[in-house]
Amino acid sequence: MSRPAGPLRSTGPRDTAGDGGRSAGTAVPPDGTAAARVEGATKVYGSGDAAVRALDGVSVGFPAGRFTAIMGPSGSGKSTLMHCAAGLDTLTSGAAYIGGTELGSLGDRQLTLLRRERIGFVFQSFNLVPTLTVAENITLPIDLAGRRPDREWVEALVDVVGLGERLLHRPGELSGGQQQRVAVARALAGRPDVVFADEPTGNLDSRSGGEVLDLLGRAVRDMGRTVVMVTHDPGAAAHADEVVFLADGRLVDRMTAPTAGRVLDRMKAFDGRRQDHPAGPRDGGGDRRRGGAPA
Ligand SMILES: Nc1ncnc2c1ncn2[C@@H]1O[C@H](COP(=O)(O)OP(=O)(O)OP(=O)(O)O)[C@@H](O)[C@H]1O
Repeated sequence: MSRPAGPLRSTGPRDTAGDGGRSAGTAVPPDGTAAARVEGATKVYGSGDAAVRALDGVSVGFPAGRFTAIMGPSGSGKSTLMHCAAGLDTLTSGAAYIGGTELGSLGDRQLTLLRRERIGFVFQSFNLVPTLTVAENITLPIDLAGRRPDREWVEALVDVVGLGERLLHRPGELSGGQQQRVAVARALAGRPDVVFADEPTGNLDSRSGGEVLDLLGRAVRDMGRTVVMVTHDPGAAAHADEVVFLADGRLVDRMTAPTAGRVLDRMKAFDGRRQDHPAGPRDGGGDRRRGGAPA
């Protein structure tokens, strides 16, 4: 992975890291590299009266080898940020980078290759291929890229996700939690620069969700991977090294070494603010959500 061009700046969120403001305003440590980042990211859906400013000048980096959670009220732009940072959607203005590669500079084919080779995805709905076995699902991105799987790495992954006995099963024969563990193994199989997870525990009970979060945490701490996760759940966010908070399409806060209690308290502050401004400041209150879970 190449290093980013320079130090990353946020749009000036408050610092709740409890580090005396040392890190306030910077999205990565001074000596850190960002596996992914956006600079001045703005995304407007629609036009004229129907325009929705889903992201409004967000600058944030997701440091390599760290687990970052993105939180914020419903409609605050979390999924849009993740999708634009991961090259699944394009920004209206600003720039998104994976390592040193600016996504806006890539053509469709190059972008597809970059997503395939350098990014892993975990979605709320697992998105496994039902006709393939667990083993085939795990190596699918590597096979699509025409690469040879690193057997040792894949075996280590299978071991970590605890599905060694199930390798020849189809997704339909697994529980939701097991399917999501397969999805995590698939996301990590090609040793991507960064894994983006969008509400990975949204469809799971708390025990299965906890197992998936432990797995994502181990991928970072034991395997040196980078994970960026969108979540509504303060308990899930507490598994991360850092939480970045969005509100109304802006980066408003960040918190290192989060606990569920501190994250919950921070989210409650958004609820209070909502009651003051129930219609929302950006789009006249029209709710054009894409079907994410309720906050
Ligand atoms: N395809 C779209 N067309 C129009 N507006 C959209 C579209 N996708 C998202 N939006 C709007 O952009 C804003 C941000 O949406 P986004 O889904 O990124 O928020 P979120 O924080 O992930 O929400 P949730 O937590 O409810 O999933 C919302 O006002 C939403 O209605």
